[in-house]
Amino acid sequence: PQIRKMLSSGVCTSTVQLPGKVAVVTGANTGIGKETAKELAQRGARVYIACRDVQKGELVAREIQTMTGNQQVLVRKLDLADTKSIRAFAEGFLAEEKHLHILINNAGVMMCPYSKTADGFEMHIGVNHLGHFLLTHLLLEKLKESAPSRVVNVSSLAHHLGRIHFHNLQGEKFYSAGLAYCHSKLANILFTQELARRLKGSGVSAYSVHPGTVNSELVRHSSFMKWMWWLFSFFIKTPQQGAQTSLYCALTEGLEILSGNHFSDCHVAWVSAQARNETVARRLWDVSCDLLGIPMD
Ligand SMILES: NC(=O)c1ccc[n+]([C@@H]2O[C@H](COP(=O)([O-])OP(=O)(O)OC[C@H]3O[C@@H](n4cnc5c(N)ncnc54)[C@H](O)[C@@H]3O)[C@@H](O)[C@H]2O)c1
Repeated sequence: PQIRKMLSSGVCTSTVQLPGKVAVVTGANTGIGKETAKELAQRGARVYIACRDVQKGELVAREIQTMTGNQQVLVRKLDLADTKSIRAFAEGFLAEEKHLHILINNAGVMMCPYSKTADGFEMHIGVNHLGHFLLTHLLLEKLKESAPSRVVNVSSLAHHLGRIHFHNLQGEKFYSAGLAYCHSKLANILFTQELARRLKGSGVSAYSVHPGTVNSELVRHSSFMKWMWWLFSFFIKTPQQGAQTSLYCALTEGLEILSGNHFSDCHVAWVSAQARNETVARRLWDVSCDLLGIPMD
């Protein structure tokens, strides 16, 4: 257990408590998101579990309520593969909540067979990037009104293999399930950087994170990855350990000066050359607005 503990370094040591604070965590009914939501609830925040399956979400909410004693754990339907669902979630949230202090864009799909979202976007870029892009856009005014507030985008080390090919953003010319995931995780980092640039001085800061290699349901679509996870299970983080960097970025005092940075194991982490390309980040922002029908400024 000691070696395992050392291998999974990076623990959020913040003692910040969150009474009166409001947080939204996407995909919080399983894995890293569930552990993130649990810790935020433990610290006293009102936590929204935003997930596709409300019934599963309710079971998790009950579990977190029992474990933390915090009854303010709420479940709301959010399907990031459908812009109507994203808009409905945001509309409901804005109607019922005065504040939003922490938005954790955690949900994700990996290596699913070629498929499209309700709006015709390729599933990885559609859910992992465009879904969260739209959600953040819809909640941005609330985040600004609630400043200081934070957005945490859960990306991955896999972004190193990602490329943003604007002529093949939807896998229309070439598709590989593995690479599609990497491209979408690169998009998470570019989105974070551009968001941070645009939000400078607003009191809203943004961070991207690599949670580590974590034992979760993410590998559900790939037998090979399931086997790899099993083979290396000793070295793999638990979801609770995987939640630490998201929590670090959401909670650590004074982190605002590092807005736009990428974090791993609760430290600033190096990103690929593609992930540092401001021109691509700006263009991806514009293309995303265009695809989602968001007016460009
Ligand atoms: N597990 C790892 O090793 C690892 C490594 C790097 C990055 N990540 C990232 O961590 C994040 C969390 O993944 P995890 O490992 O906890 O996996 P997970 O599969 O347990 O959790 C992903 C969550 O996203 C939700 N989701 C998927 N599609 C959705 C949709 N259309 N609408 C709403 N929710 C949807 C799932 O229901 C699930 O709750 C993901 O963004 C993933 O890319 C994970």
